[in-house]
Amino acid sequence: MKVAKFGGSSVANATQIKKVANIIKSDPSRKVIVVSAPGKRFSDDVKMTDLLIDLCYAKQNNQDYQLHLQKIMDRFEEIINDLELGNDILEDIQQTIEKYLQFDTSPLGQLDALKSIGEDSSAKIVSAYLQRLGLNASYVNPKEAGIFVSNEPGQAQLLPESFSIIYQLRERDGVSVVPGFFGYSKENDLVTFSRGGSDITGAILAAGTKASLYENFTDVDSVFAVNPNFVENPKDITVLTYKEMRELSYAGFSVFHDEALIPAFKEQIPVCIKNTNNPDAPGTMIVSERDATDQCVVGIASDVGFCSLYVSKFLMNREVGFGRKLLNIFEDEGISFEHAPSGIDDMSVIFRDHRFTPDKEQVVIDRIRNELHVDTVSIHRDLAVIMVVGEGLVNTVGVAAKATASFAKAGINIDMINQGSSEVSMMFGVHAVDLERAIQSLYKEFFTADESNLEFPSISAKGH
Ligand SMILES: Nc1ncnc2c1ncn2[C@@H]1O[C@H](COP(=O)(O)OP(=O)(O)O)[C@@H](O)[C@H]1O
Ligand SMILES: N[C@@H](CC(=O)OP(=O)(O)O)C(=O)O
Repeated sequence: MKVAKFGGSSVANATQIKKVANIIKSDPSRKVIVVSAPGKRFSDDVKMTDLLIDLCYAKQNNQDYQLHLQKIMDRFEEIINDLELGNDILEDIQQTIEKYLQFDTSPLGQLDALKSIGEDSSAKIVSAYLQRLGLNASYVNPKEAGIFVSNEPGQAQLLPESFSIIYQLRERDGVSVVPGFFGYSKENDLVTFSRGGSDITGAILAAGTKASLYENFTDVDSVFAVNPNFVENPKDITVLTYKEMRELSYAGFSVFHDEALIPAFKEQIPVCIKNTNNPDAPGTMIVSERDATDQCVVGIASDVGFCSLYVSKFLMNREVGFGRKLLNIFEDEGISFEHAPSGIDDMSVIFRDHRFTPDKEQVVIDRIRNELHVDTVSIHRDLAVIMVVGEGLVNTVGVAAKATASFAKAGINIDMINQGSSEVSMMFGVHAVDLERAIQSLYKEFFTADESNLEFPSISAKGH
C-alpha cells in the first residue's frame, strides 16, 4: 500500500481537488491520503492557514474578527459548491470554528486548534467528494489514526508509541483521508507540527503503516537542483538520498519539510515527489543510497534570515571548556543555534534571526565579555546560508575550490565556510544581498557545461 500526501497547491480549489480524486482513483494501492489546507491559487493569494492565524490574532486582540471569518467561510463555500457537495460540511466547518473561537485554553492552544481547521476541513471535503464519485472513502481524524504528539504548540514531535496504533490503519476498508499538520497530546490537546507540517504527517503515516511508497504530490514535476525562483528551468533531480534531501530541505528547498525525512528514513520508506498537475511525470525519488559517481553535487539550497556571533580569544584552543561555556550562555538564554564553525583562536555561532532577537543581543554580549574574557565579540545580521549538497562531496577533491572560485568570479565575499562536519554538505555564509548572484554563479559552476546561454529571472522567493 501507498501513502499519498497532497499539499496546499493540490487542494487550493475544486479544479485541483478533482485532479487529486483522479490520481487516487487511478491506483487502488493509494489507501492512505493526507491533505493540507487550501493553499495559494495564484502568487498573491493567501493560504488558508494564514487566514486562520489572522482570525485567531484578531479574536485574541479583541478586534472585530467577522471579516476574517467571512474570508475563510467564503473560500470553503466556493470549494464545496464547485464540487457540488451538500451544505452540511460547510455548517460543520462553521461550528468547529465557532467552538474553537470560544475555547477556554492558552492562546497558543487556541491558535493551534484554529490552524488545524484548514487541514481538517480539506479532509472532510476530499473524503465526501471521493464518496460522491462512488469510492469507499472515509475521513479519519488524526486521533483515530493514532497520531499522538508532544504538547509543544506549533512544534509538535511524534510520540514513539504512536507507531503501533498507526499500523492498524492498514486494516481499514477503502481509502482513509487524514488531515495533515496536527496530532493530539496525551492530555487530549490538539497540537500542530511546524509550518509545512502536513509533509510530516504523511511521513509518519507511511512509516507507521510500513507503506511501500510515500508519494508527496505538489505543484512541480520534480525537486530541482536549485530553487526555481533563482534560476530559470533548473535541472531536475531524479534521485537523491534521505540525507541529501534533509540537508537541502533544511537549507531552503521548501518543497519538502526537512523533519519529514526522519520517519521515512528510519523505516526506509522510499519517497516520491510528484506533480498533481502532471502525475505521469516520474518525479523525484528519495531513497537510502544512490550512485554518486558521476555527480557528487546534487543540489544547492539557500535561505536568508540568519545571523552570526563571532568571538575571538588568543589561545582559545588551549582553554578547556571554552566552547561549552559559550554555548551554555545561549542555552541559559533559551536560544538554539544552527552551526558553530571554529578556528584556533576564533569561533562563530550561526543562528536563525528569529531565535536570536535583537533584544537578547546586549545580555548575551555582556555575559560573553564578563564570563569568557574574550578579545572580540561581534554580531552580524542579514546573513544568508548556502548549502552545497551531495553524497561523497566532502571526500571529493576540488569541490570547495570550485565553489570558492565561483564566488570570486561573481565578486562575492564569503563570510564563513563550514566544511566537513556533515558528510554530505558544505556551508557558505554570505551577505543576504549577494545571495541571488551567489546561487546563480554556483549553479553555473556545478550544473552547466555552457555558461553563455543561461538566463536568470529576477528573484521572487516563495515561502510558507
Ligand atoms: N529546489 C526546489 N525544487 C522544487 N521546488 C522548489 C525548490 N525550492 C523551492 N521550491 C518551491 O516549492 C514549491 C512547492 O512547495 P509548496 O509550496 O510547499 O507546495 P505544496 O502546496 O504542494 O505543499 C514549488 O512551487 C517551488 O516554488
Ligand atoms: N497548511 C500548513 C501545513 C502544510 O503542510 O501546508 P502545505 O502542504 O501547503 O505546505 C501550512 O501552511 O503550514
